Amino acid sequence: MNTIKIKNVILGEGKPKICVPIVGITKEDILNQAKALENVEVDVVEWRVDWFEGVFQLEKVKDVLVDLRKELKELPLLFTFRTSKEGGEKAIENEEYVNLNKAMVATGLVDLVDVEVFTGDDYVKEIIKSAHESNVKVIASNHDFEKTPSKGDIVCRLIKMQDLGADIPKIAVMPKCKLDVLELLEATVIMSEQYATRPIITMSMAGQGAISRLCGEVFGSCLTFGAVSKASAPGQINVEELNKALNIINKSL
Ligand SMILES: O=C1C[C@@](O)(C(=O)O)C[C@@H](O)[C@@H]1O
Repeated sequence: MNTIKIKNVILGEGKPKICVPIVGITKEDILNQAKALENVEVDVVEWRVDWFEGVFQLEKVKDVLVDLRKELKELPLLFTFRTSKEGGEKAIENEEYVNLNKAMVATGLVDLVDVEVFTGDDYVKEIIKSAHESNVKVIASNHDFEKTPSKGDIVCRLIKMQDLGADIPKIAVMPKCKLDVLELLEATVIMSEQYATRPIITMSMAGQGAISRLCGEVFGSCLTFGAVSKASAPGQINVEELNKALNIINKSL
């Protein structure tokens, strides 16, 4: 499997890397959450811009991005507008979603951008093209907060993301029972061993799915989301605890 290097972080080998989301509403909250990461073992930081009160004004988003970049120093930054359709804080028109993402990848201040794959193929391709022109890697994503699709369906969605040109396909699904968690893990093994030509990210959400946030190194997921100040999705584990569990599994392999 190919690995992906973002700043000093290599995705797709060894322990899954830890990504911490920043979910502040005001610029001050956002920068304070970034400052709180200074002594935390984190590999990637996600700015969940859908939480930001100024998200619909490009100048305000850029202004925060400039200071956030300074605060994070060498840490890779993932820029994510999670739409309300997929569990985020705000709705957005497709054209505006494309403009926002294209404008921010062009700043040179972000390392990765999240693109929801079901926005529509043409929109997705347009964002991926702009991102790649600015040397920004793309995580294509899909979130199902209602259920866990069948493993065949999960694998198909991940393949679609890869075929559209995303650098890292990602899916987050909600389990309704224990077997749903196994379904997600099996899909992860099938995708990573049989179809993926690049690292992937998968997770089963909520308490029942939390195990899937720990065992990526065994089943084939390269990154896991952990919480510091505030979780951005159900089931996220505190980063310190998460690190301990990832180390235990890494040592046993
Ligand atoms: O896509 C994801 C994964 C996530 O939903 C989770 O379940 O940890 C958290 C989001 O912030 C992130 O954008």
